Amino acid sequence: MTKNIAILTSGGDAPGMNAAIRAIVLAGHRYQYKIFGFYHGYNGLINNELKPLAISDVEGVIHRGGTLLKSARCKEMRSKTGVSQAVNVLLKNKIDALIVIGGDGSFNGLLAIHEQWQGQVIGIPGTIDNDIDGTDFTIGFSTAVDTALSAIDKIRDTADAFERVFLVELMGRQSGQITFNVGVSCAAEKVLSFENFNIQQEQETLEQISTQIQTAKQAKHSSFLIVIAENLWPNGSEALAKKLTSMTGIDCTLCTLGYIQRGGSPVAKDRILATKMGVSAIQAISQGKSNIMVGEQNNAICLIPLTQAVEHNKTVSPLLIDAQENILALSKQTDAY
Ligand SMILES: Nc1ncnc2c1ncn2[C@@H]1O[C@H](COP(=O)(O)OP(=O)(O)O)[C@@H](O)[C@H]1O
Ligand SMILES: O=P(O)(O)OC[C@H]1O[C@](O)(COP(=O)(O)O)[C@@H](O)[C@@H]1O
Repeated sequence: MTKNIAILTSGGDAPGMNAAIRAIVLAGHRYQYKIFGFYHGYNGLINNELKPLAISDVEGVIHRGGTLLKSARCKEMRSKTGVSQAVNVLLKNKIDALIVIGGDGSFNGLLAIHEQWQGQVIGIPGTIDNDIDGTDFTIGFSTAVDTALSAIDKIRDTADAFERVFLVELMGRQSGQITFNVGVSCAAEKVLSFENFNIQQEQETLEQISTQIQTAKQAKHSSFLIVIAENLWPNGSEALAKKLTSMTGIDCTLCTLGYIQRGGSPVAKDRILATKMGVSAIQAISQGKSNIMVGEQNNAICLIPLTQAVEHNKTVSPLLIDAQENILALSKQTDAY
């Protein structure tokens, strides 16, 4: 039986979203489904910005960052009226299934639609933050980590040359997945993230870092890199850089990597993940599944209830945190001979 399937991308764009759209379009056509795209996220759904997606529309997109369907954050979807408008557009266009590629906010929007609409709803996790439950990785995370790492490797060169202290702020909203993984990969002298910082210990943390910087300077370490999660330090990372500068008497410079982390060509890992998830979303639709997110755990695709995907129980690997805190951190490194 033919079906009308619509896709939209929503929230922060993530490298690999195009690869997912491509996989959905190719798999959908293979099943003889009609595939459509709503442009500009939920705004485009509410405003009926719908176009059919042909196979030619997804040629030459797999290596591109961003999203060919464009993305947006849409205030209206947070109200009942907005959700009803979205549902009316789906009914008017006789859409049978809606696939949303986005983060937890976008999945909450999809859950709201599901409450009012009989069609099939499928989520695909696309966010650089990797903060979605039920999947080991989200589309875009691996590229963002590699992008940040390659930028920090360059910062390390100049930091070494000038024997400087740098703080590098990374994205992730309220999750330390990017910060911890990048921090360990670039051998940061200090990783500061939600998983190892407690606001009650602000002063104690300041004193510790300040001592570590001064000790490292004395030991003639050539540079000192602190990797810090955005939204972590009270009054912002710049305030921390200033405090450390005044406490140590050494210039501590902040470099905020920002949106560079969201762009660029997806690495192979993200293209493959996106392709598997896109194809699996169409297969799930053909099996009549709904109200689920396509995830991947231990290299196997799994279908997770959407409500579970947005629970926020995902943690950074405890092994990684323990290794960073108790073995890799500069303050823990001791020569045995
Ligand atoms: N609780 C909610 N109910 C309905 N729609 C929501 C809800 N939360 C987010 N959305 C919709 O999803 C969009 C994307 O969510 P956001 O949190 O900004 O990004 P992400 O999906 O990447 O986490 C929002 O702009 C809004 O349109
Ligand atoms: O694009 P905006 O609105 O400035 O949002 C920035 C946020 O988007 C992200 O880049 C991606 O987050 P989402 O995928 O959840 O939207 C976060 O890391 C960051 O905090």
